[in-house]
Amino acid sequence: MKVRVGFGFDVHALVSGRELWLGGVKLEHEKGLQGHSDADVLLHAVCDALLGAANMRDIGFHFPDTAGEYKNIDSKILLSRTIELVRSKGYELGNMDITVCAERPKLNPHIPAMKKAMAEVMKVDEEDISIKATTTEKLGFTGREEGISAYATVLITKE
Ligand SMILES: Nc1ccn([C@@H]2O[C@H](COP(=O)(O)O)[C@@H](O)[C@H]2O)c(=O)n1
Ligand SMILES: C[C@@]1(CO)OP(=O)(O)OP(=O)(O)OC[C@H]1O
Repeated sequence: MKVRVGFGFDVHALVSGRELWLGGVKLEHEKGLQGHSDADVLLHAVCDALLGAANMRDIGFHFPDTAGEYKNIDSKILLSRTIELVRSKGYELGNMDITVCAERPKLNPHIPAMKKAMAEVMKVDEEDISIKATTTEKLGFTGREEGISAYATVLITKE
């Protein structure tokens, strides 16, 4: 069996007047993430990790932020297209482990819904998706609530 690892990282700024989408789920919060798409930073880190594992460049290469077709797009669509790119090379998801850095909102109550949404989009087992949250103890841009960052590690496998 061939096994490959991939890593993804993304940051988006928190601003007023935008919805907050994380892990494919809309959260109630006074600010949202700025971006060309819905700015779901968690899903973007996962897309980059999947593409990196398959050696298929990155999210901006496949879905450029200069293209009108991606303006305000639901990042679940980008995730669905990304996993299909990975499958086109004969790979299947092994597992993924994600960490989101956010001072607020509290993410723990929403993690089961995020895992469910992502598992449905990727057509994988929820058990193969791990999502964790941490603050940065009020330090740095995440600590000042200027933005949210996400890190993702994935394994993909081929028989
Ligand atoms: N946005 C967040 C941040 C953290 N959590 C949960 O709280 C725990 C403690 O966070 P620390 O940054 O103080 O270590 C963390 O392990 C998460 O379980 C959260 O739900 N949402
Ligand atoms: C997703 C894309 C495309 O809409 O736009 P953004 O929402 O700005 O997100 P980013 O993480 O900068 O990644 C790549 C972009 O091409």
